[in-house]
Amino acid sequence: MGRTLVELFYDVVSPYSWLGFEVLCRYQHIWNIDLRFRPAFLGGIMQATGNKPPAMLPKRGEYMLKDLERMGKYYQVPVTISASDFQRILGKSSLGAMRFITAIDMTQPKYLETLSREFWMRFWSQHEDISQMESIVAVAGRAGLSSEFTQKLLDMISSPEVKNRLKETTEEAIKYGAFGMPAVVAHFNGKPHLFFGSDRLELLANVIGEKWLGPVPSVPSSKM
Ligand SMILES: N[C@@H](CCC(=O)N[C@@H](CS)C(=O)NCC(=O)O)C(=O)O
Repeated sequence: MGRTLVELFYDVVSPYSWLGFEVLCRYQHIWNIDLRFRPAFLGGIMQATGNKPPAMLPKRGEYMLKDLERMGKYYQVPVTISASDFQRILGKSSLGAMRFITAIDMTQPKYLETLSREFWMRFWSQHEDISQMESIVAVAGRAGLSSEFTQKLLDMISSPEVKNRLKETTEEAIKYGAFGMPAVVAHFNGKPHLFFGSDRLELLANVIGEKWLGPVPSVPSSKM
């Protein structure tokens, strides 16, 4: 049987996207899948669908603090969160960061995984800004990009090519039915199947005929 294309639509402002991202990064070496990262803009999805960040409902916000802490431990992803984080997040835009990530996708996609992870690390583990230029430069440095290349990407983020690519990817996610993130689209049996949430990857496995080995699977020796 051929490999299943699995697309992950994500934004680094979304902590649940980080969880889904890390689990899929682990499973790409175990399942018969081709994993494709699709950096998109959560704000655009929210606006187009009329959705709102879940923590805007205070009781859900309270629950999410506990949920993320437990999920981070269980999924072995160093996400940490405090009540003041929600305020911090609601006031910040990830547009610059997502344009920067889009620019790397268009030029040197081999850095996409590391760069995205470093943005999550900074925002969701170290609780530092990712919207200012200096913050983006710091993240790029941690991902191993040279300062010349970082400058080239910074010059690109205001170009119509990068803006349009991010817009198109976001529209594609919406076309698949996304209303939040992570949005995972598996192309199976000639059709796209949308899964919402880092907690639906077990279900994804079932639908594409793969085995769910928990969020931290050990790689079978035959695949090493
Ligand atoms: N249960 C999901 C929750 C995912 C989630 O809440 N994602 C946020 C962004 S971090 C979102 O887009 N929510 C939209 C919604 O819940 O309608 C999971 O475990 O991943």
